[in-house]
Amino acid sequence: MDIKEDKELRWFDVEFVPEDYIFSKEERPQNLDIPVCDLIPVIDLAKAATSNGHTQSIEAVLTASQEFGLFQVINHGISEKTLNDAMSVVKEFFDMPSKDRTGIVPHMKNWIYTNSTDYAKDGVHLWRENLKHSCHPLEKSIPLWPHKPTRYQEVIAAYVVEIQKLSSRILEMICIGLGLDPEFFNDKSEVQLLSTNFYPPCPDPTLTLGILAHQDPSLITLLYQGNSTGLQVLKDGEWINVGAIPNAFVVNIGNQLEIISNGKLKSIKHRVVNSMHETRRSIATFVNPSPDSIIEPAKTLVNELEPIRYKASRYKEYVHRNKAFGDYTVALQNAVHSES
Ligand SMILES: O=C(O)CCC(=O)C(=O)O
Ligand SMILES: [Fe+2]
Repeated sequence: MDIKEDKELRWFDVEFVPEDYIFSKEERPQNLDIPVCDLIPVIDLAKAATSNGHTQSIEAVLTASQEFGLFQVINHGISEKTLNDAMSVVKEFFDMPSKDRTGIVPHMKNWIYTNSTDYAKDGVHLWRENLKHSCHPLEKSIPLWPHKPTRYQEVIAAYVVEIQKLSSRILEMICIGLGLDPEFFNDKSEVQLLSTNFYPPCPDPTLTLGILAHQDPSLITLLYQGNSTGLQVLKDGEWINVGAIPNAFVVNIGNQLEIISNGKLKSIKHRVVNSMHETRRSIATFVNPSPDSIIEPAKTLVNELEPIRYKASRYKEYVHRNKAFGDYTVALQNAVHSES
């Protein structure tokens, strides 16, 4: 390996996968030779804005959310510059020396950086690094985000403003498709959390995982993955690859929207597999119910033919009970409010 003397050696600078990164046979990918699934719907939001394409696009969003629990959107109105700036500042963050990434008191801050040091499951580590922070209310949150790289706050704030608009638009399409009031989520949802991931190349990706199989605890999640692959979804018992489409967003239906739709929309299991040569970086924004809202099937979607399938639960309690955003869920949820 050609490492300059002044370069910090990092946990992934290894020739073999250390034992505590190897998942059980049932969980590890084993076979990475799976084609990209070209059935996952790609919705053109420019068409959706036309009078002819509107109804058709809503139907496409609904069908995708029912069958796959996931779709991609293109021509969504967020500029390439905003996307590239966000991805490059994320790259800069994960490339900084470890003292800048970790800060001084990692668990008392309003942003949580995790190296691959936290155990993901049964003493096994994930092959990734992660940064999470709150985004709501935005103006109050921004000063609490990482101060390094120096343009982090400015660039990510611009990104989140755009995500707020895009997510409202997608939620509105879903509401219309479900026959709910288009403004159903207006005062009940927020772009609450941003979670960015760095998955370095791995000497043997058949043994490791970037993220374990999970469903998102959100209404929807908007995921920007640049041009990288690695995201897989479980469809009819088989893992399939989600393709990398330049400038697209992957939209995931979270389990809270599955509940509100009384099971009409599906929250799909997904995971991230590693690559031997490619680095993956992703930015996930979780659009969540407001913490105090009660999540239950929408009254208009429950009737004699469609009996109620889920119990009501306060979102905040669900999140805390399940540590829905990892070990530091409570710190993340309280970050902005404790400062006020
Ligand atoms: O990195 C990714 O693409 C996956 C992120 C993800 O699934 C999550 O943060 O919930
Ligand atoms: Fe996820």
